[in-house]
Order: sequence, then C-alpha cells, then structure tokens
Amino acid sequence: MRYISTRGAAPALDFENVTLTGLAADGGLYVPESWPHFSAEAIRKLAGLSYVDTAVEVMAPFVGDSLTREELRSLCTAAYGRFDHEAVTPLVQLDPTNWLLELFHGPTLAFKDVALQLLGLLFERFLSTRDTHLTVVGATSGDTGSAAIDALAGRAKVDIFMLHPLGRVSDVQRRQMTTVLAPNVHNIAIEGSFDDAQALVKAMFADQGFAGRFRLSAVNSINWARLMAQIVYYFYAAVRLGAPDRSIAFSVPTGNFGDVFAGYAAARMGLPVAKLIVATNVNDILHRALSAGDYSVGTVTPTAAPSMDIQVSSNFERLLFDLHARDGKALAATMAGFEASKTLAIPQAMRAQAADLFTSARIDADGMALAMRRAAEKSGQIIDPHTAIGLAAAHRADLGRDVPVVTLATAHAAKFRDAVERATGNRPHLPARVGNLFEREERYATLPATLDAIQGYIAERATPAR
Ligand SMILES: Cc1ncc(COP(=O)(O)O)c(C=O)c1O
Ligand SMILES: N[C@@H](CCOP(=O)(O)O)C(=O)O
Repeated sequence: MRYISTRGAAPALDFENVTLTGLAADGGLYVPESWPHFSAEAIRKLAGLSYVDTAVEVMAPFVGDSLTREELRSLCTAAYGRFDHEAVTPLVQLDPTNWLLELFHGPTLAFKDVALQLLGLLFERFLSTRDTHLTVVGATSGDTGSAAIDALAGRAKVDIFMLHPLGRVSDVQRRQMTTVLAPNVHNIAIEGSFDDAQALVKAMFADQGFAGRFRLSAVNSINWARLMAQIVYYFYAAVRLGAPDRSIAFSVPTGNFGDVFAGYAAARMGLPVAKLIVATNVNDILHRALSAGDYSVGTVTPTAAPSMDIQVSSNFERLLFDLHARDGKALAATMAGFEASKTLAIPQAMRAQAADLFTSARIDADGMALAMRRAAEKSGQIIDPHTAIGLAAAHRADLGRDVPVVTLATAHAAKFRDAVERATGNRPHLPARVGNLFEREERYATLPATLDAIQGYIAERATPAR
C-alpha cells in the first residue's frame, strides 16, 4: 500500500514512512492511494472474531509489507491488552434502535487511546531499526494529549511536545498530561485556542529546516496511522449488529473530522454504512459546511464539550480530496484560497455527493444537557458531554425504526465531571486506572501562541534527528 498527499506534490510513501512522517511536505495529508475492498463474504468472516483479530484483518491491507501479520498481531495484542474491557470497544444497547459504542476503556478514558496505544508501539518498532530520533509535536483540546503522552512517555528515541489551550481543557484532562513527569514529555499551555495550537503545529511542519533538523512527527489525526486504527471499531461494531446483511448508521461527535473520516473510510472499504451523522457543538463549521456549503471559520466558543471546540477541522481536507475526484493540484488551489480567506464555499455538486453518506446536526448547550439527563433517566447511562452531542444528533437525524444507530461514546463521563454533575446531578467517579491524579505534581510551560516562542522552546530541549 502506498500513501499519497491530498495536495499532490509530496512523495508517495509506504506505511512505515507515512507513520513516521505525519504531515506531508506539501502541507497536505496522506491518504491511501486506493481503498482496500472487503467483499460481503470477507465482512461475514469477521463475525465472532476478537477485537485484536478484527484489527489485524482490517489493518493488514493498510500496513502492507511494513510489518508481518504476526508483528501486527503482537502490537495489537499489547496495545489492546491495556484496555479494561474484554471487548475493548463494547456496545451498549439503549433502546430498540440506539446503541452506544464505548470507546473509553483505555488508559486515559477517551477514544484516542484506541489509536494512540498502537501508534506508540508502531513508533517504537519502526525506530528500533533506524539511527534517528523523533520529535513529536502535537496540539490537543484535551484528549489526544493525554493519550499520546501515555503512549509515548519514557520511550527511547522520541520526545513529545504537546500544546494545549491554556484554561480550556478540563482539570482531569490537564492533569492527565501535566502530571506525567517523564523526561521525554514536554507540556506547553499556549495563550490561545486549540485552532491556534493546531496552526502552530502545521507551521512547524511547513518550516522545512526546523522539521528536518528535529525529524518532526505527528500524533494528531493528521497522521494516517491514527485513522487506520479507528476504522477497526466501525467494522467491529457493525459486524456485531448484523453487517454485511444490515446497514448501520453511526453518530459521531465531531471536531477535527478524524473519527468520522474513519467511518467514511470503512464505508469506502465496503462496510454497509447507512449514514454518518456529523454531530457538532455550537462550534459548527462542519454542520454549516455539510448542510449549507459554508466552510468558513468563526470564533471559537468555549463549551462544556471542550474537545470539540474546533473551527478548522484538519481531516475535512481528506474528504475534500475525494470530492475533488482526488485531484491534488485542484485541492491545493482550493486549500490555498481557504487558508488566505478563512472561507470556502462548497459547490452544490460536491455537497450532494457528500450527502449520500453524511448528514449533520448542531447541538447547543441545552440540547447537550438534555441528552445527558435523558440517557441517565431512560437508560441509566451516565454519558459525557461529547457523547451527549452525538446522541442528541442521532435523535435529531430520525433515520426511522429500521436503521440501527450507533453513537460513538468518545470519552468517559469522569473526564468532564463538573459538566456531567451540572446536567444530571450525578458526579461520576474517576476509575482507579487513572491513579492519584489530584495528588501528583504538575509540570508545564505557559507560552504565547507564536511560532518563535514555541520553536525556541522546542529547539532548546529536543534532540536533533542524528
Ligand atoms: C471526547 C472527544 N469527542 C469527540 C472528539 C472529536 O473527534 P474528531 O476530532 O476526530 O472529530 C474529540 C476530539 O478529537 C474528543 O476528544
Ligand atoms: N479533540 C482533540 C483535538 C485533536 O484532535 P486529533 O484527533 O486530530 O488529535 C483532542 O482531544 O485533543
């Protein structure tokens, strides 16, 4: 399998190099050159497989010959061995048509663990045969940061610098990052928003001298390996609910468009997906884009679902690439226009094409709180604010009684205890696996959201590539 850039001007890479590289040198994102296809028969054969076995089957075509099947299985066994549920991503039925797919059974209580536990091991495996050092730079609105730090802390040949927006992540999220005192972990609170942090990360990749000197890599969903690992749970859940003989809809709390793009990839691979419901909070650029063609950046409003307080959604570019008939040059021009004007009008024909699979909903603070209360009262489920947005969007989409709808439960309620308590009166307990989070020392730097300040900080601490 080869990977090509959405902007058409970066070299094609194999899986090993795409994993180590992160963002393409032309500013684009890597995507598979073609989508592997799973026939109905191949999907039927996934029935009854464990999560690890499903993961090996689904990911093997993407990994190609970068790993043997046995190596891939052994990495998956180690990654998913750290989850506290035998099913890794269990389904919970709420009513005759609605399910939750619990993605928060990993070490840091959010869906990011599913991909990042594996990515940490992939980095280690690929670096073991190279004489180089990797500097991971990442941006987080709370969950990617903690999952990436857990996955990389203490690993040889890699440093991680994680930028989060000062004061805009929950206390649990912040402490999960800042109390990890391993020498290769560097937390930076920036005086700005998540979008500022993400733009700084992309600017560091664009600075070829800096990126080459430190061999930058990514743990955000700009890294293809992240999305690849997230495709697995769409297959796993759909097969459990009757695929390939039944189509399943998924409602996905969305910020950076990574998780829902993994669902799109699953559909392109042959999984019968009835609909992908893109659920946003009031930071609704994706809802505006899909429903009205208006992909224009507004100001970020802080919400009780802070991990989705995002305006510029990295992975939307991957969908736009397919909507531009995979013409990298055409998309590069579109993205240059968007980067200059912060606005993009999506033509009606592309919107119509996207609407075959995608629908969307914007859920405000009241809708989110109502969904949390309803889940507690009707189904006895204490859900987090992000999951609540997904569930509210699933109700709003109203796909009829014949379509099973799986809402992705992207975080454990305890990560957002204050918001959950305000909405439901219940204060969720932190699971024992996070340990004595509130007694541990915190360590992080606070810096202005400028490229000079961040690069200067990193250059003083990072190890040059060789
Ligand atoms: C808990 C939670 N839910 C949903 C999202 C949105 O996912 P994505 O950015 O892949 O759209 C995030 C952040 O990415 C998150 O941390
Ligand atoms: N919500 C995310 C934002 C970064 O998203 P990513 O999936 O691109 O890493 C977070 O929790 O940090």
